[in-house]
Amino acid sequence: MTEPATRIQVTGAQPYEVVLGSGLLGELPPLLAGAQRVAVLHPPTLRATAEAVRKDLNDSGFEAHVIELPDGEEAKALAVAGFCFDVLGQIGFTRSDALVGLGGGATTDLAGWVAASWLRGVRIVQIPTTLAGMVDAAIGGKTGINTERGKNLVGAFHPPVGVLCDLSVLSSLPVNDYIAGLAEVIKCGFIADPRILELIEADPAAVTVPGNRVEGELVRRSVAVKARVVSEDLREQGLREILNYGHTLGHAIEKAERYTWRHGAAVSIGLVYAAELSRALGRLDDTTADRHRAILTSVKLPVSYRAGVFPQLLETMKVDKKSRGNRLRFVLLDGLARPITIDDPDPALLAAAYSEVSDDN
Ligand SMILES: NC(=O)c1ccc[n+]([C@@H]2O[C@H](COP(=O)([O-])OP(=O)(O)OC[C@H]3O[C@@H](n4cnc5c(N)ncnc54)[C@H](O)[C@@H]3O)[C@@H](O)[C@H]2O)c1
Ligand SMILES: O=C(O)C(=O)C[C@@H](O)[C@H](O)[C@H](O)COP(=O)(O)O
Ligand SMILES: [Zn+2]
Repeated sequence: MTEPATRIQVTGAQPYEVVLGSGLLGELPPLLAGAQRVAVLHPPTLRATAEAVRKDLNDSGFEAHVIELPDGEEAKALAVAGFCFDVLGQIGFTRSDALVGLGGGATTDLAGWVAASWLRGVRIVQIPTTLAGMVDAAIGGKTGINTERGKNLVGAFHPPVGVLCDLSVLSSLPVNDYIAGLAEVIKCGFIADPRILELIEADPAAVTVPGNRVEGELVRRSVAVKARVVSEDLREQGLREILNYGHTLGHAIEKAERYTWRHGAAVSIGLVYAAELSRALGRLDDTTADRHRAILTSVKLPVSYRAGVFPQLLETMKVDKKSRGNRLRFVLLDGLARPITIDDPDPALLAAAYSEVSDDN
């Protein structure tokens, strides 16, 4: 017998549910009610699944289409969005029609932005198929693409009408993509729910395997953190910034690596950097700061980066979306599960914290 699905509410002006369970395709038609056309956006790896979803939707009376995107981060580009707009135009996609984002965070970010932009906003249901997608990217309506100048620089806040997470699809995910998703799970542990850290520390090797014993609880707790935060602050006017813990340096590393690194791997180094900066500012105790490096290493995530490139990373960090004018802004910790934002930290401390993560250490 299948277990009943877990439903986590996202509240606010446009409420919706994040559903965690298995065999959730039956949840899709009611979320699309009123649409005549549906387009399922997916990466090449999920061609067969997208085709099955399309057939299912056709059988339910929709005129369903699939739109195949480039894989991974390559989907988050203006040209790819332009291609989608062209297809939607050809299909005759109207405001009552709806999109489905089926894939990892890169797919749901691109699909979400296409939904936010086409006719100034059409419905989207997100069906995340990676760990990062389920615990983070598909929830909260932060959509967007990268530009030559940096990560996610163009986008919109456009909440989905529903998020369907079938944990069984994680079994086909390459292990390094699964591990990358753990960086966002660990982020949630440090900013809001330390029980997540305890669950991982109890058996880190086991936690890196899809389908592990605590997977359901880790996903549920992380989704609960994200849902609570975006319910209160969809447009990142304050509280939502805490979800950016580890991302200021992380995004700069992703750009330096021309988006060939997994997001979670770059965020992992960014988390250690943020902890070191918090420690350098006298905000974070040694035990909690050291715990970052220990837990991330224990699940085989990287915790150091190239020496000698800090000036270049700093230039990129200046156009981070949290910056205000010439002032850099960081999410740091003032103790475990006590996130704070700090404006314009002393440049000497920024460099000192980097020396703690640079690999000539
Ligand atoms: N909008 C947000 O709030 C938010 C939050 C976190 C991350 N992100 C973004 O998400 C992206 C990272 O997402 P990601 O880690 O999911 O990576 P991803 O979307 O690049 O997917 C990783 C790889 O897994 C493959 N894949 C996806 N599902 C699969 C499955 N079930 N089985 C086999 N292969 C599968 C993909 O084809 C891809 O090759 C980054 O662009 C990041 O910026 C956004
Ligand atoms: O949802 C948010 O808010 C986040 O910051 C979650 C992050 O994990 C995610 O990577 C997000 O896309 C980063 O946002 P950005 O505004 O720094 O581009
Ligand atoms: Zn992230």
